[in-house]
Amino acid sequence: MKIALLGYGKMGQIIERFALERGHEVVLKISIDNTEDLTTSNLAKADVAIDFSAPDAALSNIYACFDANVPVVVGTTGWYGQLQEVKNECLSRNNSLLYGSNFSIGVNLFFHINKVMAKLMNDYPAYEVQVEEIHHTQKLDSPSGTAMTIAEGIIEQMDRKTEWVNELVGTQFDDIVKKDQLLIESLRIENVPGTHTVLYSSEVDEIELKHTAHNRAGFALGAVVAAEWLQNKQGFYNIADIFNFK
Ligand SMILES: NC(=O)C1=CN([C@@H]2O[C@H](COP(=O)(O)OP(=O)(O)OC[C@H]3O[C@@H](n4cnc5c(N)ncnc54)[C@H](OP(=O)(O)O)[C@@H]3O)[C@@H](O)[C@H]2O)C=CC1
Ligand SMILES: O=C(O)C1=N[C@H](C(=O)O)C[C@H](O)C1
Repeated sequence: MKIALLGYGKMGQIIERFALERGHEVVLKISIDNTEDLTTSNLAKADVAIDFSAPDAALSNIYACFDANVPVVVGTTGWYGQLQEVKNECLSRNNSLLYGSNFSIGVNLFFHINKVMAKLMNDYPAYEVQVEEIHHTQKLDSPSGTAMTIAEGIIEQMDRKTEWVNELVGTQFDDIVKKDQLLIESLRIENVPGTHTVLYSSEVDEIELKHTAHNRAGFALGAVVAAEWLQNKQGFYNIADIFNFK
């Protein structure tokens, strides 16, 4: 498979390593220094593109892939406000896109367990719930995409929560979190690849669900596997479409 890497930073470089190990070829690498190489004709040389760039670059990269009719796997977070618009465009133009806030198997299992737990906790209002995410200090978006997926999983299952609010610790946060709101607390600490915790606490005890990424390898391998899966498909997909947890 010929792969175009849109974004060649921390993730792009590890993805390249896994892609080569799995017998693929990287035919295009785009970073901020060579965005002029992101042309339709260069993209069209690839069987699939993998975007791990930046929140403000994702949308134009996606549309460049649509123009070149190249399936695109999007790992970049921080653009989900435009998700519906991108979905409509993808489907109306018969393109292919798969996105995911987190491509690691561990986190996708965690997403599933999180929903099961929230469904159980729906019957136990004595427990208050909160989400915490910790990432490295270069991260541009907050909350993390993974924390948003976790929060949406809880809200889907739990009648007493209707929306999430985010506090980036160390910045001004004047909101009073209402009973029906789910707090996502974001912390930024040097060199942390990604830690997500769901905390249920009552007056008598606490239950914590926690996922800690030791490094970025799980995200990167998952992105290559997703690209292999998407290669000959048409449509708009999420990473959850690859897994079939019962
Ligand atoms: N879904 C998942 O499983 C995961 C998602 N992510 C997400 O992936 C994204 C990238 O993460 P990471 O690799 O750590 O970030 P980095 O900052 O290390 O790398 C980003 C890359 O994108 C490039 N870039 C920036 N702007 C543009 C642009 N306009 N066009 C093309 N390339 C551009 C940067 O170029 P330059 O090097 O020149 O600055 C760099 O090569 C983030 O949104 C992050 O949240 C991260 C890990 C896992
Ligand atoms: O920026 C990162 O590093 C990560 N971003 C993703 C997110 O926003 O959830 C996934 C992972 O946690 C690492």
